[in-house]
Amino acid sequence: MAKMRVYEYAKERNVSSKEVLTKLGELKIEVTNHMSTLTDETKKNLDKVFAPSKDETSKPKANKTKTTKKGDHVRKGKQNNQNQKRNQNQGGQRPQRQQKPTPEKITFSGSLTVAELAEKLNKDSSEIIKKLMSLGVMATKNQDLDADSIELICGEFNVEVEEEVVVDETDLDVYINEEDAPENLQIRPSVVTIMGHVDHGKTTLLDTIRKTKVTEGEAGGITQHIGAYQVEENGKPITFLDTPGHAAFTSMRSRGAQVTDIAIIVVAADDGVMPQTVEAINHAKAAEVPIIVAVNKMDKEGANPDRVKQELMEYELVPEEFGGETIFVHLSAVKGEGIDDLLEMIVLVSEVEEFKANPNRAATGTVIEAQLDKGRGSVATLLVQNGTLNVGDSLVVGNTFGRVRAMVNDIGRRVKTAPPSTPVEITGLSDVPEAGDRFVVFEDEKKARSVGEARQQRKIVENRGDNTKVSLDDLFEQIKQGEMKEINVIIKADVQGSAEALASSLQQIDVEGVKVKIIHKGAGAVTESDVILASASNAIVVGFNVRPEPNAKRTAETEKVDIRLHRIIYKVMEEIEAAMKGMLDPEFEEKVIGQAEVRETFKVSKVGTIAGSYVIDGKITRNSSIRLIRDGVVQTEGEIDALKRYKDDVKEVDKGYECGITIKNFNDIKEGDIIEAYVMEEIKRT
Ligand SMILES: Nc1nc2c(ncn2[C@@H]2O[C@H](COP(=O)(O)OP(=O)(O)OP(=O)(O)O)[C@@H](O)[C@H]2O)c(=O)[nH]1
Repeated sequence: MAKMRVYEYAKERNVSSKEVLTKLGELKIEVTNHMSTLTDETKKNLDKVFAPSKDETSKPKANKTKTTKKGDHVRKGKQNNQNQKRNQNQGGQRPQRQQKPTPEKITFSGSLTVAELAEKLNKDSSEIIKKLMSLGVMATKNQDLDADSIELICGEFNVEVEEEVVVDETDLDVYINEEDAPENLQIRPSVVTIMGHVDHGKTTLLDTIRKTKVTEGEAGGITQHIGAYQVEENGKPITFLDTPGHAAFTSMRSRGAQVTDIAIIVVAADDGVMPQTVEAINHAKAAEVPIIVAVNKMDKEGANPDRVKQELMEYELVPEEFGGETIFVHLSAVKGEGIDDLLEMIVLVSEVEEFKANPNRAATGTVIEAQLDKGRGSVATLLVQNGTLNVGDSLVVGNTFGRVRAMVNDIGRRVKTAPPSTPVEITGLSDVPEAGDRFVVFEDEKKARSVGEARQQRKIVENRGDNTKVSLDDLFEQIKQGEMKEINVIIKADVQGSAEALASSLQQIDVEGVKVKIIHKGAGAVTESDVILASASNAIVVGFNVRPEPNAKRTAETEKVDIRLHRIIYKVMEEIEAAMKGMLDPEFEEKVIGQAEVRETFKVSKVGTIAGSYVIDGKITRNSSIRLIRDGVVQTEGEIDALKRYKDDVKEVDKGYECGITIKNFNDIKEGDIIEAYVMEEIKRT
């Protein structure tokens, strides 16, 4: 048997190379790409899947690839027949290209190599290479051509081209984004999240709403926490997500799930707008959801709702009485006052926004929370966002799958169905999904299983999160490819004034029509919440005179968020501008090698202040540069003067050991300070 490459095999079987590659992956047969050759044995294995059964030769195979062009479905049947005829005529031999006429039309998906294009056009590769040369492109036989080049070459031969969009069946978005005909859509309850500053009353408000509303009419109704609950106002249901705070809200969004329709920002009337109020506003704005302001603690003596309104105007939340459109509701969550007003306003906003879904389709939605229960196995609270979920449905949830064994609603009742915007707790999944994972119900159990298993497999292979996040290093590439018109930036600075100054300076940079958009700015260390917001908004975090908190650093690593730390405004500007122009000089990058905590200080005349320190992470080396951090703010950057263990000078001190550190020309060291050691490392480009 002649040697055959993956793409040739795919062609012969009239499936895409990608499908064959996926199958090979499933069969655990290693190949590099579509140009790899197949052994006879591999071919036989593949034939079990791809070879048409004898009585089916004229029927197109159950197609895994959908082909679309400008929204139209392209039929492949004709091409199938042609291929089959050709195979029959020539007994499976490779066609004699020279003798075949140039086709009128070709189709392709993604890209083609020069050789593949030549084959499709019934030409010799050398002919294509020559054409490319005449167009100023030097290419070899095995080089990939993008869609534009393929179109260009085909134009030269007067051949029509059609690009097939290959649909990845394991991508849940494909099902979630399937559009419903407008006539099938019906009004659904809104899904509400409560956010705001610490202690402003988020939890109390959620509890009060639940207590006064959920249990009404439920004689002895058991309310259980499943992560979300539903209440009714004038016969209109509203769904509340039971995890207050913007971290949960945004971490879901960073995973691609937008569950909230309306954000309630709680502000205590006696405290006013605080840093986390601003964060919450920015999170809601970034998610583009309508905001209702709940001015809470109105029962308190110092309550000053007017001040809250004044302060919020700065964030473009202007009440109607001042000519704006933002709804403000006065509340006392503790006394239960104003709750009905708030619910009424939520209903009002819902009516204006007209949140809709199609209850008559297979359900899709998002995991609100999930855990492993000793008795029941994997237990997950799902929010149905479209369709209706039924007991017995087969579904894929994130990277796991299963069948809905039992379903319980927010008041602990067993239910058989869950329409859109309903939270339900289900059992029956093979594994525990993560909050923010999406789910899709499949009519066909086998399909749910195969998609679920493929996703599970893929998760094992590729670590979660692809590299689509922006980093300054690849910014220019994305700008060039037209993928980026705005660069989202989050600024954290030592004081609010510097954050403001930096924001306005950055916004003035205008390179080739690309603008800087400030998603959030504030004072203080870079927090995990900043990183999650950056991840959800595809933003870069700029820390000015501040450092990331340890968990922010960890999250940035897993979420692949780029954090840039600076001490001089023009350096930040220079760096961002250079990146936008593609001139970033990435030769050296700072690498933090360790941190030591100052436990005690000793003042010694002649020597200065000695920091009796304990290495809490990595190591401190004699030659490293250091910075001194106090409460997340950088006090100084400099060099180590002496590094000692007891009385001896040492080259380095590892984690878990004590040491004495003095900093060159710097003595203002205090207990609790962190000494961070770093080195400049050359970036190795691949
Ligand atoms: N007087 C008064 N106190 C309130 C009101 N709402 C909440 N509180 C009190 O404020 C404190 C904080 O309320 P929480 O509901 O825990 O606030 P939170 O925003 O959920 O706080 P975190 O969960 O820490 O972010 C509690 O002692 C509440 O009793 C109110 O309307 N009036």
